[in-house]
Amino acid sequence: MTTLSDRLKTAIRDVPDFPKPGIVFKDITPVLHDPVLFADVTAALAAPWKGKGITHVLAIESRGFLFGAPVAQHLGASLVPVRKPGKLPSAHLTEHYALEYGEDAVEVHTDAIDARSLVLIVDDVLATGGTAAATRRLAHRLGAGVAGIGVVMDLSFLPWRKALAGVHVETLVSF
Ligand SMILES: O=P(O)(O)OC[C@H]1O[C@H](OP(=O)(O)OP(=O)(O)O)[C@H](O)[C@@H]1O
Ligand SMILES: Nc1ncnc2[nH]cnc12
Repeated sequence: MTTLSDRLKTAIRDVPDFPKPGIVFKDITPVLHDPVLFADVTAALAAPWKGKGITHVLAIESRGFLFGAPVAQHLGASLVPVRKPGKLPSAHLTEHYALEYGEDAVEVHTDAIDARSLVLIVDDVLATGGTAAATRRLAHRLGAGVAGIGVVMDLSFLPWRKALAGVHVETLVSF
């Protein structure tokens, strides 16, 4: 039987030297192009968190939006966009981090979550884990609980496990 992990391994394509020389970029756009696979992926991302009291899905700009929005709908949870700097119009917090190919920051509106919230962080990929760890810090600074992190894929040769030690991480396929 073909597993979801096998289907993802077939669909996700390697793009060498993007966005910088030496980086092998894992391109998820073929997953989005296949409506059945896309639906199966979002259902599988949501499944481990059903009945766990998730109140908010924190979806990380920009590829995380594509998966986080349907996951929030599956869970009946609020959708909270975690944005790159300078995009949020209201009062917000900022956390900086290092990426596989640079540096960046994430921001969240201060009124999006609070101490009554139990959040799930959703993104497409864990590489260094820097983006997800920074998002977790944003949630904690606003007093929210973080149930865990759900991603489509993880790059097991990069140090995301160290960055997210002790965090409940669910991933659909490992490379
Ligand atoms: O585990 P990390 O090393 O933090 O890397 C993972 C992050 O990198 C990519 O985002 P990117 O900043 O390239 O933005 P994009 O989603 O807009 O393409 C990806 O979508 C994750 O958010
Ligand atoms: N190698 C990679 N492919 C796709 N997205 C990424 N985000 C960080 N590293 C990545």
